[in-house]
Amino acid sequence: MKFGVIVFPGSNCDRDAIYVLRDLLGQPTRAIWHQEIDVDDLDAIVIPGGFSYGDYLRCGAIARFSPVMNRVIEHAERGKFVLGICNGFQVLTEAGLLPGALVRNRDRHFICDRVSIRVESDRSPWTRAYRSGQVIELPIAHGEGRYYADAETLQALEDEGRVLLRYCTPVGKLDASGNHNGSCHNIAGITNRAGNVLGMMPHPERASDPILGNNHGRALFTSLLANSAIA
Ligand SMILES: NC(=O)CC[C@H](N)C(=O)O
Repeated sequence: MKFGVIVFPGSNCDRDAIYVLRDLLGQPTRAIWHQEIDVDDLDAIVIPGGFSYGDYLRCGAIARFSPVMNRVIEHAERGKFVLGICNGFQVLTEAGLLPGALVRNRDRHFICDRVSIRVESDRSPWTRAYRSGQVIELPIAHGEGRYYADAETLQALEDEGRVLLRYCTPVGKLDASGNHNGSCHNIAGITNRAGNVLGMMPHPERASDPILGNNHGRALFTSLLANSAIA
């Protein structure tokens, strides 16, 4: 499967994503500078974490005007895969590929931690290598990670099974103590209606190499590779 990882001025997780995809999983992967517009050959585009344009205005608000973003939208409309991680999730909401917004964390602090995440369904191309209800541990590192959407949008996300990841306690309970940034409905990751676009605040690429002591994020990438094997 051919991957591209977008690089904006201020991205800082692009190399980690490339390392996982190319070096750990052996997939052809290239960095895409945000001014490039030739992405037709890619099967999957990753928008990585970081501080694009220094997080000025709002996280992701400037990056979404980069030339490559129109191509990312076209790529998504063709049903190809797009993964936004952390700042990438923020960019996807700013670009309108995913609903809602990521706003300042409930306690106003930047949070850098490892947290429990419940995988809500294994029936998505992103999570088929997990089990529904499985609790995993992933790193988070964000100042504006609190997912917000109006009641109607939240209802639609729930009704359509598009909430794929939620913050939870280590035993999988959805209470306030597990919801570190105060996200609506404990939301840590959602898909678009078609399911080919995923935005998530936790960092699976920082938890994919066993040498780091936790590789719970790796199955997200292997799930995706399984799709191409099935196809
Ligand atoms: N790790 C990240 O991608 C951080 C995203 C963004 N800069 C924030 O602080 O919310």
